[in-house]
Amino acid sequence: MTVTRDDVLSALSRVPMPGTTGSVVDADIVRAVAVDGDRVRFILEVDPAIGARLEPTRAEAEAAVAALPGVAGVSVLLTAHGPAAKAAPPPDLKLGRHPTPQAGPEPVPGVRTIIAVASGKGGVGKSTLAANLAVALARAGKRTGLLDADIYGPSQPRMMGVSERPKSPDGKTIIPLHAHGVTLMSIGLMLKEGEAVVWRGPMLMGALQQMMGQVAWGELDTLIVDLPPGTGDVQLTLSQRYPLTGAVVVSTPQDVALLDVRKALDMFDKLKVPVLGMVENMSAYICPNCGHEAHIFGHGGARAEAEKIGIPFLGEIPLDLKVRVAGDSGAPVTVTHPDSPEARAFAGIARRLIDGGIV
Ligand SMILES: Nc1ncnc2c1ncn2[C@@H]1O[C@H](COP(=O)(O)OP(=O)(O)OP(=O)(O)O)[C@@H](O)[C@H]1O
Repeated sequence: MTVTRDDVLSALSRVPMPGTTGSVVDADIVRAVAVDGDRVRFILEVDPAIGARLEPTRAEAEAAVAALPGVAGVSVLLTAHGPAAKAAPPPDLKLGRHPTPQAGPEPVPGVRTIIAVASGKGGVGKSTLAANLAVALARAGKRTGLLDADIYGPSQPRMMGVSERPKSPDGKTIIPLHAHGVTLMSIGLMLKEGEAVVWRGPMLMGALQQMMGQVAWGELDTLIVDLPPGTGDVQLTLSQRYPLTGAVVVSTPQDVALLDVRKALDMFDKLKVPVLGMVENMSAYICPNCGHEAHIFGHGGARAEAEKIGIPFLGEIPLDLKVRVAGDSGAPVTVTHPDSPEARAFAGIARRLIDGGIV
């Protein structure tokens, strides 16, 4: 018999949440449920103040799922998230409307800084960086939001392990989701499949405006925005309509990726958005068997490029299977392997932004 995600949630809906009259599912602490054949993995995300006391609940949840027919192994991770952000007062919802006129950059209520994560081309790890950076900042005590504005390929729901459509009780305010200590919203969660692909400039701008202004972000030290790759309408709208603190640009070391990065840097320069720094992703690969370090996409290209144009180099992230597997399973590597070299590299980038007084 094959076990499903619904079977797992149904078993967990019988595990009581201490201090409440409901279950761990009612308490909304179950994250990143992944079923891989007869193996099940999920995360219980709890308030750090009560984290240690919930070990018996973790064990109970593990036993409840292990007892399901067709389950041979269960792995449950108990993680603590940072303080929850306070909800902002409701401001107006129907996604994909035409943008309302706006004189100049408009602050997002409650949001102190906005950092865009950008790349010259697709597939270089922009969403991976955005997710891990958001989690690393939250773990460093910063109230952090993550907006997935990659309208043509939203990947944050998968990477952060959320799939439910955010609620809008009054049809105006959108209530964001929470995962791994981060307040989260993705345009992908609000759309029917294939809807965004027919959108053009004005509709895109309207949707982005709603994501920024109608989501009850709460009080945030920083909002990380995962942009679509390249230099298009979303980048333009975001830079012109919102007071961006700056952009972090990610690239692989390959020349072709770096060529595209120059276009992105040039765009931010024209839009007068400060580039906070560059990150080199998929920098080196350490063979898990022999420890040999290989540079599959080359090495050092992004650092050299950053030095050449005089922008900070924020760090390099190794190429490692854990990063991909974690991203696909709904819990970034910063959560699943916090002590790994990859998680430490993401934490280092977060630290540089904090120490640099940016966040
Ligand atoms: N350092 C890494 N090690 C291993 N795999 C990685 C690493 N960084 C990213 N990946 C994987 O590479 C793929 C592309 O990454 P990601 O989706 O973050 O890129 P992107 O630039 O946001 O792409 P898109 O253009 O689709 O938005 C994903 O499967 C991701 O898990």
